Order: sequence, then structure tokens, then C-alpha cells
Amino acid sequence: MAQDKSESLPPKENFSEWYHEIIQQAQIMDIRYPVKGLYVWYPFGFKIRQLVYGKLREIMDRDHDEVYFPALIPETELGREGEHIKGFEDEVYWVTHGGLTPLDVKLALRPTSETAMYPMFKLWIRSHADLPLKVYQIVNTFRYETKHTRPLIRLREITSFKEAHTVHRTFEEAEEQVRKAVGYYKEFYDFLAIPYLVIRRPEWDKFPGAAYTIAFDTVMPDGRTMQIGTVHHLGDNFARTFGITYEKPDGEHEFAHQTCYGISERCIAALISIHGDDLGLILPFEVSPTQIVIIPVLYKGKEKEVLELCEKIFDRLKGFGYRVLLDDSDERPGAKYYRWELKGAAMRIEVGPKEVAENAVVVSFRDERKKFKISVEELTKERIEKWAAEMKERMSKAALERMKEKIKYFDNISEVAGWVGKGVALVHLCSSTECGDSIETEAGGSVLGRFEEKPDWIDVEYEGSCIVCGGKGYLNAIAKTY
Ligand SMILES: Nc1ncnc2c1ncn2[C@@H]1O[C@H](COS(=O)(=O)NC(=O)[C@@H](N)CS)[C@@H](O)[C@H]1O
Repeated sequence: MAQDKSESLPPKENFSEWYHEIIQQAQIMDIRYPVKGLYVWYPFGFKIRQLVYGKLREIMDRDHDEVYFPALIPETELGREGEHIKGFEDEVYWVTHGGLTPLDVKLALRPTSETAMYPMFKLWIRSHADLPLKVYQIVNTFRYETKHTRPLIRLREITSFKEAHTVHRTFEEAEEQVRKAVGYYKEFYDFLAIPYLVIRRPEWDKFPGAAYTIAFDTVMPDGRTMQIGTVHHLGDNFARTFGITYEKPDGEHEFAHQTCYGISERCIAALISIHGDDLGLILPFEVSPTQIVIIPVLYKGKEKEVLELCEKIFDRLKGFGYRVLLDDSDERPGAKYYRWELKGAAMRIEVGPKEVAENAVVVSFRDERKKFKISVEELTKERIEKWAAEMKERMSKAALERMKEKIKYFDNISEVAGWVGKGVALVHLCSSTECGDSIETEAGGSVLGRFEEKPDWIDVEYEGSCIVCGGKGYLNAIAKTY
């Protein structure tokens, strides 16, 4: 495969161009596929996906069974839940033929899998003893997005759609699962050092067919927010539509209550965007395809001893189970530094003749890029684990600080528009649609919703008077979104 293009990245403050370039130069996705909104995972990008989704699977597997449902949904099923089909009808791709034969029932390419799964849940669930049911799948889904498509962010084929679907006896038990799901998503995004706001979407922007939607929003470098996960309480809406009932111990039959919660490859878009810098990717140690890169600094006549020490270190680190690479290609060290900074190698080890003489190595970490020298003996697994944890801590703190800088409270409606688009405006807002509409018009951004959990670093009261009508309001976030 052609080597990474050698031109450098635009500065990150030109975020849109920077993002577009890094996706290609770091060989994450090939955006040249000849269908709008569909992109190809390069091997390197796919390795990041495997590592990131490996963590998501580890978390899901604690409390769910993995399943796989068909990608084609008959129109009869897709259309059954009124709100749901209204929400998706202009996004669904349809299959109308098998070869030259027109199909008697049109088949939808799944935009999400409620209507593929729930007719089957009806067959699976008979008694209270069959509950709770908790399954998830990681599949591709299809949405005919008419807004600006963008790799990893807004796709027409969502290639890495983790969707969990759970069924419970009561509304409260489903609510308990919503709480757990919020906890899983927090753990997942904390692991990726990605900061987030946990926000309850307004009534007019909840998932089609849901009782309520809780969203995870992160703030991208350009001040726009991106929804990186959603948790929906479905009430018994879908159970009533699809006839999912269970027999209670007293013999009565009851409609079940459900939840569903999803994460897509936007989690990788956030990982790239939140942590990257002008030189390229910065990836947490656990999800960097190349965790440690060893770079020999070769001087004429000293190559042999330098390479010998490099190989010894390589073998040791390999033995510790790390994804380590000895870059002994015949490029200049500078070109190697450039490539591995672009690719987000978390830890760099440089070895030159001086280091051989001192039996030492020069270590640096991709986020802070401060070199320090240590003896070869000190290069132990314990130390590397400690350094990796420190790097994660630094990345989390730095990313949270950057997010805080973009979030400002306003109690004067005329000032909100000046900030929205550059950052997130916090205002007190009542839950009426009229006030929501007027602040969106005034601010030129969307009402993300009210804080489900107000972070302790937001030192504004949760309750206040609505910035539009003066009535009882709650702290809401307003932003331009991806
Ligand atoms: N076109 C898209 N491209 C990339 N990611 C998307 C796209 N549409 C939605 N997502 C992501 O997928 C997540 C789940 O989608 S969703 O519509 O909110 N929820 C569902 O589909 C529910 N069935 C839960 S799985 C969203 O939070 C968002 O982060």
C-alpha cells in the first residue's frame, strides 16, 4: 500500500481541514469509495477500531449476550411503530428486487434494529422468568443522511453500530438498566479519556418511539458538539406495538418495558479529534496500534551495537506483551519521528551510540513529548504500566480543561448567539417547545437538552428562571452540532 502522503497536516485550529487530512494521511479511512457517505477502513484504522471496540465488547459482555440479527427488515415490521417509522422514513434504504424479480414485500436495510429484533423478542419472551433479556450486536446500519456526510462522524453506512436492546418486567427495572447503561458509557469514554456531558434530550428530539433519551455529548475542537452515544428508555411503547407480553407469577399477562442504547464509530472520531495535535494522532496507550516504537539513531561505524541493543529491548518489550515495533527502515530518524507522531505511537524509545555507551535509552510519550533517559534495567513492565497510566491521566485532564474552556453560562439571551458555534452556551430553559424554538432561533444552535447529571465543575444552579419566559427552568446546553 502506498506510504503515508508526505505533506504535513494543516494546523489543528483549522479543525475541519485537519480532520479531513489526518483521516487519510494516518491511513484510518480511505474516503475515495465511489458512494457518498460510505468509506473504507484501512488496516491501521481498523486496528484502532478493533482495540476500541474490544473495550466496548468487554464492558457489554459483563451484562449482555452478543447476538446477530438480519440486516433486511420487511416493510410490514418497520412501519408498525408510528413514531419510529415517522422518525426514520426519510432515512431508510429499501431493497425492492432479488435479482430481476421484484420482491412482494420491500425490505429495509436496517437503520437500527428495533423492528428486526422485537418481533423475535415476542417469540422469545413468555414468562417473567425469561426477563430481563439483555442482548447487543455490533453491525452495520444504513441511514440515508441528507446532512453533510463525514468519515466516522456522519455516515450513510454506519459500519460499527453497537446497539444494545434490553427487556424488563417494569418501567422501574428498565429505568435501572438505563442507569447501568449510562454507567457503561461513562466507563467506556473515561477509558478513552474523552470528556462528555450527560444530557436528557428535549421531548422533541428524543429517539423515535422512546419515552426519553439520555445522550452523551462531547465538545469538538471547533466548539460544535457531537453526540457520541445515546441511551433510550422505550417504556412499553414497542412492547404494545409488537405484542411483547410476559406471564406474571399470578398468571396475569403484562406488556414488557424496554431500553436500547447505541454507540457508533463516532467514538473513534472523538478519539482522533479530542486528543490529536498538529503532528497527528495522540492515542491512549491501550488503544494505540503501535504502543511503543523503538528508533535506532545510526552513526557511521556504530550501527551494529545500536541495533543489537534495540533488538534486545524489542525482545524484552515483546515479551511483556506490548505492541512494539523496531523501526529499522533506512529512513532518517526525523522521518521516523514524523511518521510515528502522525500515527500516534504512544511511547517512543530512541537508542544511539551514546545510549549504548551508557546502557540507557531515551524515552518520550506522544502527548507531552518530553524526553528522559533511563537505564535499560529500569525499562520494566511495572514502570511502563505506570507511565501509561500517567499518560492517560494527563490526556483526560487536558481534554477536560479544553472542554471546560468551551462551555459558558449566559443569563442574557442577546449574548448567546455570539458564543454558540464557538462553544456551548448554558442557559436556564423551561421545557416548553415554544421557548426551545425561540432560543434555537435566537442562538442559531440546537437545544441539546437539560443536564441529566450536572458536573461538579459547572458552578451554576441546576434550577433557575427560563431565559426566554422567566418561568421555572433547568440548566440546558445550546450548541451547534455535528
Ligand atoms: N449517520 C450516523 N453516522 C454515525 N453515527 C451515527 C449516525 N447516526 C447516529 N449515529 C450514532 O449512533 C448512536 C445511536 O443512534 S440513535 O439513533 O441515537 N439510537 C439508536 O439507533 C437506538 N436504536 C439505540 S441503539 C447515536 O448516538 C450517534 O452517536
